[in-house]
Formats: sequence, C-alpha cells, structure tokens
Amino acid sequence: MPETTRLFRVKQRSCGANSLPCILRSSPITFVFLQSGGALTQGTARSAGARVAFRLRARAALSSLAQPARLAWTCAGQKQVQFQATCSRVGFLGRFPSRKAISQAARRCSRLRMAGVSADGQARLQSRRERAIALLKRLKELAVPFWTEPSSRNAAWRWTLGTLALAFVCTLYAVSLSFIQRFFWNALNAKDAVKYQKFLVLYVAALIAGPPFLTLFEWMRQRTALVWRRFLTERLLGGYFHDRKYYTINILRLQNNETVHATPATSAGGVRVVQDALDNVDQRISEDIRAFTERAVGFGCTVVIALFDFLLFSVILFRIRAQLFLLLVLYSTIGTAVTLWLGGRLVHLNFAQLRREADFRYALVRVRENAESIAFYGGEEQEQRAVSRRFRALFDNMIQLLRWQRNVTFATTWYRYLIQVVPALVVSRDYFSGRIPLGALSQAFFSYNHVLNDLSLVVNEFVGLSAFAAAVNRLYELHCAVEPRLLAGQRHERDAGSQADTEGIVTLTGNGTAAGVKPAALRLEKLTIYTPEGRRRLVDQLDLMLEDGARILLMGESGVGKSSTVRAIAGLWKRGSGVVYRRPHPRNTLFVPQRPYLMLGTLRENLFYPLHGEDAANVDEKTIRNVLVRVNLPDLVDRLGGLDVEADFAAILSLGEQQRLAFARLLLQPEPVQLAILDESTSGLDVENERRLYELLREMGISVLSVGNRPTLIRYHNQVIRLFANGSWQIESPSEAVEHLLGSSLLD
Ligand SMILES: Nc1ncnc2c1ncn2[C@@H]1O[C@H](COP(=O)(O)OP(=O)(O)OP(=O)(O)O)[C@@H](O)[C@H]1O
Repeated sequence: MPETTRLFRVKQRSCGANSLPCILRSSPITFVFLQSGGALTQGTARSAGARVAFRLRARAALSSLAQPARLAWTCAGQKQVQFQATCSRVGFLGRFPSRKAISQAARRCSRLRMAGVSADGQARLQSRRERAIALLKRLKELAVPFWTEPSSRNAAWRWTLGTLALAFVCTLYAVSLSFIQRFFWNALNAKDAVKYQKFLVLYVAALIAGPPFLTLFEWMRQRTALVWRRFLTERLLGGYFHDRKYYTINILRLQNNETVHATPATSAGGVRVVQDALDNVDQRISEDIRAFTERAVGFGCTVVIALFDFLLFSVILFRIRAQLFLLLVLYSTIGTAVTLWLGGRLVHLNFAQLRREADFRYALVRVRENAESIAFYGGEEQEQRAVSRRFRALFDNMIQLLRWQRNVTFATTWYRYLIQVVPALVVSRDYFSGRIPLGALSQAFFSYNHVLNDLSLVVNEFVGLSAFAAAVNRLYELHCAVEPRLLAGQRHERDAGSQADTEGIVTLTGNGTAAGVKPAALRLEKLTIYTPEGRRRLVDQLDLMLEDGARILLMGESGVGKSSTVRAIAGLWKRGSGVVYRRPHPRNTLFVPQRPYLMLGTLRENLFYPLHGEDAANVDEKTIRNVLVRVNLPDLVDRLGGLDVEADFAAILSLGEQQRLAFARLLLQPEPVQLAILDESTSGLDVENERRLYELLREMGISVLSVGNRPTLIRYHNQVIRLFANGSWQIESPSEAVEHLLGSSLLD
C-alpha cells in the first residue's frame, strides 16, 4: 500500500455492514481494512460480482474485529490522492463516513478527473471558502515577518512607505489629469481660445512632470520586492541549512514535528515520512520566492492604488451620475463571482505546472551531472524517454492550464468590453440634453473606466492571482519544512560542543560529555538503528568503545547497515535508540565518505573544505604542497594550473585522487583531527596508497573508525566489529576477521 494512503480509524460498531454497499457503488475503488499494521482484508470493487464477493469477505472480517481497525481506500493510479484527499476530509469528522459523504466524495473525485486535476499534492478537496481562508493564513505567515522581524523591519517599512507614498502621488496625478482634461475639453467646446491655451500649457506641463513619478514608483516597487526577496531567501536558506534540514528533506525525505502512524517500528523517532515529499527545493528557493515577492508587491500596489483610485474617482463619478456608479458596483460583483467560480481550477493547475517544470529541469540536470555514467551505459535512449516523460507531463498540464485560462479570459474579456457601452448610453443623454458639458462627459468616461478597473481587480488579475496562489502554497510547504524551531536560538551541534537530542538516538559530543564516562574517542552504548522511515531495524544494541589512538574496522555484508551506523554516529540518522559519545569536539572530528564532496571552487578551497575561504587563504603554498606530497599527490597543483584556479574537480579527478585529496583535508584542518570516521574512504586506491594513508593516520595518533570490506584494511586496525543482516553484531580480533574471510572464501 502506498505511503500516502490516508488511514481512518473505524470502530467495529460504527462500521456497519450497510456502509459497504454504498462504498461499492462508487466506481472502482481499492480499499483495505488494516489492523496492527497489517492488511486485514482488501479488494477492488470493479464488477458487480466482485463487489458482492468483497462485501461478504469484508463483512466477515469486520464482524470478527475485537479492536479498532483502520480503513484506507484509493482510486486506481493517479486519481489516488484526489480520492484520498476527499476521504481525509470525511475522515476529519472523526467517524466512519456516511452514505452521503461517500457519494459526495465519489462525485467530487470524478469531477476533478474531468477537470484534469492530477495527483499533485494540492488536490486537497476542500470547499472554496476553506481553501481561500487557508491561503490567506499561509500568505500572512509568509509575509508578516518581513515587517516585524528586527533584522528587516526598518528596511521593510522604509521601502513600503516609500512605495505607498509614490502610489498615492501617481493616483493624485491621474486625478489631476482627469480634471485638466475636463477643463481642456470644456474650453474647446466653448471655443474659448484663451482658456484652451492655458489648459493646453497646463496639460503639457503635467505630461512632462508626471512620468518621472511613474518611473520612480515602478523602480521602488521592484526594489521593495527585491529587499523582500533577500529577506525571505536568507530566512528560508537559514532554515534549510539549519540542523541539516537539507539532508532531512532531500535524503531522508522526512519532516520533523509530525507524528508517525503508529506501527511499532515507526514510533521510535517521533517523525513521519512526508506524505508528499517536498519536491525541488532548489526551485522553490530560487524561483518561487522571486515570483512570490514580485507578485505580492505588484498585487499589493495594485490593491492600494485601486483603493485610492476608487475613493477619488467614485466621488467624481457619483457626482456626475450616481446610477452609473451603482451599476458598476453591481456589475463588478457579479463579474468577480463568475470569475472566481470559473477560475477555481487554475490554482491547482498552476501549482502542478510549477512542480512539473521543476521536475523536467531536474531530469536535465541529472543528465548533466551523470553524463559520464550514462555514456558508459549507453543509456541515452532510456534517459531521453525519462526526460520526455517529464516533459509530456508538463505539456499535458499546460494544455489543461491554457484551456482554463482561455475560458477565464473569454469571460473576463467580455466582462471588460460589454460594460463599455453603458456610460455612452447613460451620460450621453445628459450631454445632449445640456445637463452636463463636454468636459464632464469626458471626465465621466475617464472616471468610469478607473472605477471599473478598480472594482474589477480580481477579474483582471485572476490568471496572475492563481499563479501567485500556487507560489504561496509551494513556499508555505517549504516554510513549514524548514522553519520550526529555527529561531528558537538553537545552536548547531557543531558549535554546541555538547548536545542531547530528546528523541531517538542521542548524540553527545565534546569534552563536556566525558563526565562520568570512561575517556574514549568514541563510545556507542546500546545503539539501535532503524532506517529513516522506521521499517527496518539495521543494528541492534551495538556497544563499541574506540580508545584514544585506536582503530576499529566495521565490516559486514553489503546493505547490513555499516554506512548507516556512520550516519547515526554523525547525528544524521536519529531513528532508533541508544547513545553516541564523541569525545573530540566536532571541530576535531572528520567524517570522510566514500566519494568525497568537492565543491565548485578553487583547489585551495577544496583542500580546506569546510573551512572558510579567507582562513584557507592564509596558509602558505609550501605547507599545502608538502601535505599533497604526503598523500601522494605531488604534482596536483601544477597539473591543475595552481591552487587558486576554479574547476569542477569532481569531474576531472579520478576517484582515487579525490580520496587522497580528502585525506589531505584531514591534514590541513586548522584544529588537529583527533577522530576520523572513514566510510570506504580508500576504496578507489591501490594497496600501496591505502597503506600510506593509514600509516599517516597512525603516525598522527588519530583514532579511526573505518567502514569497509577490503581484506587489506584489517591489518591497519586493532579490532573488527562485524554486523549481520538481522541486526546482531560481534567483535573480532584482526586475526579472527582474517580467519572469517578465509573461512567464507573456502566455503565458496
Ligand atoms: N535514506 C534511506 N532511506 C531508507 N532506507 C535507506 C536509506 N539509506 C539506506 N537505506 C537502507 O538501509 C540499509 C543499509 O544501508 P547502508 O548504506 O548502511 O548499507 P551498507 O552496509 O553500508 O552497504 P554497502 O556495503 O553496500 O555500502 C540498506 O538496505 C539501504 O537500502
């Protein structure tokens, strides 16, 4: 059953057999009754015969229930989420859905299907009102901090008030123009040449004086959006890199602060697998924030101007012809309601479009990043198919989007055009009867159009507003994933020296942790590790003590959990229990993965990574060259054209060279490394280079925990811990580990 399936608690008494027929009537649905994490019974009701058979089975299963069961049901394929979402709303009532609720759910499901709404996470079936309220709440949560947080408050108010002041000036300018035009036309009508000249000069002066304000306003609007974008980007980036959220989101696909559905394994860490994992964070940070801030400022200004404009011009229009004003209010209310009704789908479609565009781009980025592997495999056809598939998804959604935009535009264009004849019909009569002069007629037209535009804000901007709403939803998801506890003054484990996690595996680091604990570089106490989603227990109650200067090797079959143990020691994986004591301060501990990370930058920056560029710049070249000689990369600097030349080193260095470079990092850290945790860090090296590097570690007295299965590694370690597939483990001496290897190869 898919992770995303929504589950509902069903009490035996409330799940009467008479509920079943109506579920079964509502088109093919797969539904599952679950108890204690296992499927009790399940079936797909397609044909009438199947429905009857399932009904009987389900009835029998339900009648034997002693405890509450959970019921999940889904429509086939991509319609799944939509229907579940419907169900979740029903489930929210906290009881088994009624006959009416289920048939409503089925109807909504098929309506959505017809509208082409896909399974993208947004397809939550709420009422329009609920959706609108939720959207406003999200908008508020995203927007308000810009004006309230001390770091941005001053700049935010300065730019906002400046923009508003200019918006006001621009509106006043439009009003003045309308009066100048009015007097100008009146003079023309009265054939008063002197007055005409006077107003012509005034008109030209106004036309010269106005545009700089309009330009300044436009500039200020964009500057405000940019300042806001910087604030939001820094804030979300801060959250993204805080507490390794980037890892949690991208690798573990977990979201903190949410609770697990209670299966025995998953309850350990108090976190839940994200139902619809956060996609394309990069796009949300780079693109969605830009779109959000620009549109928000744009709409904000439009609303404020419309408000000023409306106040000023409605007075003018009301004075010329009150009925015209009232007619406009009525017309625009109806127009807005129709547009909202017609355009409801656009928000979902825009949301899906953003996601699919990002998916498509990501597929292309992956091809770029893995060009060599793909070329070796000759996987072009497969890759092209995969990329094209994503493009097709984007294309299909875009077709739906364009279709709905077209429908909305039909309505909005008619709306704008049809109403234009009204002032001609109403006010021209006054003009012909001599009740108003020509200037007043012209001003009535002018004011009429202004008021019409102000009242038609939603109609005119609807297509853009729906895209804006999609950006708000996407950003809000990111905000929720990275923001919790961000500003609570928590410090990163690296800085803290010592920190205990309240849930799952506890990691204690630094000297502060030595109290009451026998001194050792690394100590694991009853460490039990689960995979992130909590389904598999990889390691059970592992005890390990790595004395200062000692070296331990972690061995075991592929997939038993060796790297996962390293992840738990590093504090990346928390699910499970037990304690990890790492005595050296995080600054004196280095983790070296199998494929070292090489940043886009200079060789110097890469050699000192993760140290800051300026600190690295102070180390003289001779020292660096000496270190490179020690790790057997004597000619690297010359070969790459110098220490300060930028390159994509991950693409141009062999795996073995990258691994030696990682060891050079170990020697170049400003704080001496006391504990090195090496995850197959010499797998790309020949035996001689491997020996050389391990000798270096021994000479420097660094405590080492290595992960690897290469027999050559055993001799560099004092002890071997062997992990087994069932989570158990055993300690072996190096000679026992060799015997173990010999034994298994003899058996082969
Ligand atoms: N992010 C993840 N989410 C879920 N399961 C994972 C994740 N990462 C690893 N696993 C699973 O955890 C198990 C242990 O993985 P691990 O990388 O620790 O194995 P290993 O012993 O280091 O294997 P190898 O020697 O092949 O590198 C594997 O079955 C793997 O599929």
